[in-house]
Amino acid sequence: MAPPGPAGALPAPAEPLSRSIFRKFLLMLCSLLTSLYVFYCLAERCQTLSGPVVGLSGGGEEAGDPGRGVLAGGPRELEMWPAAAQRKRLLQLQQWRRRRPPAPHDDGNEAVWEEETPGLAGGPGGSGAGSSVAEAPPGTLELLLDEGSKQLPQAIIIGVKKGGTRALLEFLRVHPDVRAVGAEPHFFDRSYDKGLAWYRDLMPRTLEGQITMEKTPSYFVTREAPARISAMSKDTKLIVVVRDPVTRAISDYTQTLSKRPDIPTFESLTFKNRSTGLIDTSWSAIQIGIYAKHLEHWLRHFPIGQMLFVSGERLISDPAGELGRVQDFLGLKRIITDKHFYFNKTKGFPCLKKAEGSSKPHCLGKTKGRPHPEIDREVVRRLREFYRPFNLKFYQMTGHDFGWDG
Ligand SMILES: Nc1ncnc2c1ncn2[C@@H]1O[C@H](COP(=O)(O)OS(=O)(=O)O)[C@@H](OP(=O)(O)O)[C@H]1O
Repeated sequence: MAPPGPAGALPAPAEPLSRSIFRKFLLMLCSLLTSLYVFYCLAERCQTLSGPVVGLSGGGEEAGDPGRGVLAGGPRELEMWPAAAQRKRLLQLQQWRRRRPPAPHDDGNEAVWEEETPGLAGGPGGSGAGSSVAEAPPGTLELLLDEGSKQLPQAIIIGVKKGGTRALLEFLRVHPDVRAVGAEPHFFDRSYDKGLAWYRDLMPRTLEGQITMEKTPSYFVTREAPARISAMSKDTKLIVVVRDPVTRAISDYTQTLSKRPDIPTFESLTFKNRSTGLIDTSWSAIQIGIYAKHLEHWLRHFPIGQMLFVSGERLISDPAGELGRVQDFLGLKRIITDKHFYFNKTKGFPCLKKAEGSSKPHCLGKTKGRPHPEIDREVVRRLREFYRPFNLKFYQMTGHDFGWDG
């Protein structure tokens, strides 16, 4: 018989031993399943790392072609990947979690968010690959992800506007040892008064051995930029993507036209006085292309060996070749090769088989590679004549004939 309970209370029913054991078992099973789920999520994410595409045939395939399934990371790919790439992926995820609004001065033509969201579902412009970090139990990943620190850039793509700077940065970001801010910070031209701490805070976190980069094409034509960058670090490596100044001017004009369709024609803006053929060098579209003049300012603060001039034309015709030069210049292992690119016939440009942090093919956005309006041939001829001496001087200064006057 059970002992009597307190006065007025009903006797507590004794819990059978088997039920209590069953409960404990259920609890343990639940926590085991939760842990397994967390590890599964982590492992799956690691498999969607970006990186060299292995075992793929040549280019020429359209984005989203059937057969491109091989691009999704598999065990073989994981084997090929250095630990740095996996850690880079973790840093990207962390960055994404802590993401802030884009830097105040992106030029409005850059698909900033798309580029900043590396293949994650739930983020604006995310590719939908993999599961969202937000789905992971809070705090679980924090320990793993809280790695790296923000550094001032060791290398900057300083120009030129419409040269192909976005393409170069996007291609470079594929490298596991490169981390770059997606938006254009415009620190050395428009936000210098905000201070270096503000600038550094815009940067992504990096691990030891990784390079921090940014691109702001207007630096090349900003008088104060060379001294300011040198004051930050005189060892900063500078990359300039240059393009035939005539095509560059037309590209620049095309961009403005897309925003303000009522502007005068290219032909009328080109000349101060069309009948005398006097070129209006105060028009920025013309002025930016006088590369030799701008370069003079940089050479007062940096040795030529600390600058790399990338051909905008070759970046399109042979992206891997130009990327080889850039990787050498940055002291990086040549990881980005022709295996990373394919020519997208629809886009008419080389695209990445896999963008940074994604397993999907990636072309630049609609604002890159726009069709240009037809320009009067006589005006183009006059412009070529105008630029020729400056181009020759530029070839001399850089020791490189870019072939615009051939
Ligand atoms: N792979 C690839 N895909 C698309 N576009 C490419 C590529 N490589 C170089 N380019 C050329 O880049 C030009 C735009 O240059 P920028 O990125 O420097 O422009 S910006 O200054 O940042 O606005 C852009 O100029 P437009 O053709 O006039 O649009 C392109 O010709």
